[in-house]
Formats: sequence, C-alpha cells, structure tokens
Amino acid sequence: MVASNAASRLRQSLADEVNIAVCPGVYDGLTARIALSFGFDALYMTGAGTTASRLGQPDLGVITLTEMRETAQMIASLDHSIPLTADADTGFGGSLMVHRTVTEYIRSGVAALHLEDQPTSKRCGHLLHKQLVSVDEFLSRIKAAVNARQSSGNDIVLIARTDALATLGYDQAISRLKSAVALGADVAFLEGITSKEQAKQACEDLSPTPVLFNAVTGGVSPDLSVEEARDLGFRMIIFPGFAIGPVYSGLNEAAKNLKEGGRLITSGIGGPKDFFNIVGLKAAMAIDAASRENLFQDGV
Ligand SMILES: C[C@](O)(C(=O)O)[C@H](CC(=O)O)C(=O)O
Repeated sequence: MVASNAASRLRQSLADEVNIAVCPGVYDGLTARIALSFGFDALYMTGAGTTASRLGQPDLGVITLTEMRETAQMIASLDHSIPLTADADTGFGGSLMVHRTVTEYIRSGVAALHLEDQPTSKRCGHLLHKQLVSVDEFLSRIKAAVNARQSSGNDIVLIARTDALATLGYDQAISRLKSAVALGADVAFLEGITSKEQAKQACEDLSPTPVLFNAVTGGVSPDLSVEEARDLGFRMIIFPGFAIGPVYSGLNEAAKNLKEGGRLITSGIGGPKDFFNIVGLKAAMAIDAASRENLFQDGV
C-alpha cells in the first residue's frame, strides 16, 4: 500500500504552526461536493451526520464499520487531493476490529481518522452521562491503530479522542491523550471542552502535539470561529454541523411551505442542469467525450 498524498498534505498543514486545517463536516456526495466547490482544502466525515443520513438514527453507536467505510470511500473519491478526516467512533470493537477499521479506512482513501475511549455502545460527545473504557482498553485501541498503519505502509493521520473530560476531569483526560500520543497518535482531540480558557490550556499542555477543536453547534463547547480557534492554539477544527444544520433548517422550511401552501419553494437552486453541475456533470461529459461514445456532444 502506498503513502497517501492527501494524508501527506494534512500532515504538512498540521506541522505548520500558524495554520489551522478547517474541515467542514459532510456525510454524503452532495454535501461533500458543495464544500469542495467552495475550495475547502480539507473535509470531515461526521459520524452523527452519516448515521442520521444513512440510517435515520441518532449518534448512539448504531452504525457499522461497513456503512461508515462506504460513505468515507465515496467522499474521498470525489477529490483525491483533498484530505478527508473520517470519524471512526470506537473502532467498532476490540483490537482486531480496530486493526480492520484502520486498514479499511486506509484502503478507502481516508487521510485521517479519530478513535475514542467510549464503549462500543457510545453516544455523541455532547450528550450527558457518557461512559468510558479503561485507559488500558483505550490505549490498546490506539496501539492497534498504530500497528495497522505500520503494516499497511500508509501514513494515515491518527487522531486520539478522549471523552473523559466530562466524567474524569481535565487532568485524566489530558493524561489519556498524552499516553495515546506516546504510542503514536498524531493529533489530540479533547472532546467537550467547556471554555476558551480550558481550550488554551489544553493546547499548551499538549504542545507540541497538534490539537483538534470540535465545533459542535449547540454543544457544550464555546462557539469559536476559525480564527479564534487558531489563536487559542488549535491546528485543526471540525464543524460536524456544517451540513446537518442547513439541511435541517432548509428542509423544514421547504416542508412547511409545501405542506401549508401546496407549493415547493426552494431558494438558490436553478434547474436540474445547475444541480447536476454541482455533482460533476461537466466531468461526466468529459469522460463520455474522451471515450468517444459521444452521448452528450450536443449538450444536455
Ligand atoms: C464529532 C462527532 O463525533 C460526529 O459524529 O461528527 C459528534 C458530533 C455531533 O454529534 O454533532 C461528537 O462530538 O460526538
């Protein structure tokens, strides 16, 4: 297996102390295409969004490796040069499953993934009463991930996430992250940071390891802009609600209009051709022309 260009790009960005990798959270082809069309140079595949979109279920550990990997592969394939960081939840089982998860994410073109220390019956990090696995179990997940990366010969970025802050407190959460980094994790993800002061402290305490900020809309963490996160010392920021929020509000509005007014009112989208242009119509026509099948030589 060869080293991934996208993972190398993300590594370069993380190594640059003045830079912050901005990762809008997407969960399907359309949401990814829209983010890509705005020139974002990194993407995040949200597990919460993927679970809601593929299963119509909440983020409670019900999605499988197969479903997450399929979505990740499709998103990563849309532009191989753009690093995709994908949620890998708990790794979906014991060490063997973590090994398999990392290997399959690598094969799917994922540039980075995060693994957390909740039990497999997990919940979104911004819900109450989260449970944790022991430090040893968390670290064997990280070790299994590091070993899988090594045996694949790939340079996927491994992000260690701890959910320990809410129950065990700051010191133990930082200690879990430091132990994960000592085993080979590249990035630290302290889930559920509760204040700007704590955010700054975490970046200092974990330095020189790059730290990720999880900007969950309406979650327990402060509402930070990209610039604020960078100034606090973060090197990576994910926005899981980037697509979920607008889809929710836009569809609610459209549903209300259709149900109450009997008319579909959508703003901003033209006809089918405009829409298909967002999802690669021009590239598809170019493939057709290059193969000389010429189905679209007169346009569409
Ligand atoms: C980052 C996260 O794991 C995700 O699935 O995107 C979630 C975010 C969310 O539920 O909105 C989390 O923070 O646990």
